[in-house]
Amino acid sequence: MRRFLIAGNWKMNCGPYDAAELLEGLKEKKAEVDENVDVLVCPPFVSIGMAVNYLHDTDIQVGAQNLHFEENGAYTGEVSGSMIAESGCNYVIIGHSERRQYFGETDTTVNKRSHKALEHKLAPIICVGESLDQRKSGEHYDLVKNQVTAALFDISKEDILDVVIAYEPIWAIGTGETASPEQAQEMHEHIRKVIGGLYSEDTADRINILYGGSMKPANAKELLSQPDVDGGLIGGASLDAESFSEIITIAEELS
Ligand SMILES: O=C(CO)COP(=O)(O)O
Repeated sequence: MRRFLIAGNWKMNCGPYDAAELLEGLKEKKAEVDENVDVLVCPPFVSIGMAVNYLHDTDIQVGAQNLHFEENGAYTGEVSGSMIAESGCNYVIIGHSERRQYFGETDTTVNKRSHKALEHKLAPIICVGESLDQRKSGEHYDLVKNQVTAALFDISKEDILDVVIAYEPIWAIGTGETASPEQAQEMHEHIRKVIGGLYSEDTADRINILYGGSMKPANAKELLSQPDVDGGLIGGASLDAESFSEIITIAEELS
């Protein structure tokens, strides 16, 4: 019932020139994607236009990495949901741990941004995950439950179907460390149960839960083979057309 979603989070990499090169490579390798797999790249704002233009004749979609929760106005430096939607995006990453860590993102602002994304028909990819200390002290399940619950506050039973959750253990982001397939599966199952409790089991079964944290061609098959892992939110490996395409191919083969 669920389709794999393979999403590249470029983070603060690739202005328009570098984006063009990366997209060219990606287009050469993967302009067409199996119908059971969705593929998405999330460039920085300044490269979104370039990506939308380059990819309009491919199966690859484009998303943003953040949005502001106000509609418009005097918010210097911010970008609104309507601007992102108008630029041709259909997804937006919300609450990435780097935003929580460096830019004061809280569970409350994650919730506000998610509402705004849904209002503009942008599917929010809501990121949750624990630090190494939180895992070591055994609080990771409660922490992630609280993050998911707060992020989804007041989101209707219709809108929830457009939400994507990304489980990104902070200790595995950009470190080369990966959660084992078992660790990923346990947490994804936990997240699905939390959503089941908030909505219904049927709804939880329909929500995509992505894994993020050093996913690469070498570990993608094992991770994506877990029953509750519905795709990946990929950082480093999405900056290399070859690696990103390989992960897409792995998802195609598994679907
Ligand atoms: O943060 C991530 C994706 O959002 C993961 O990044 P890496 O794949 O570089 O570990």
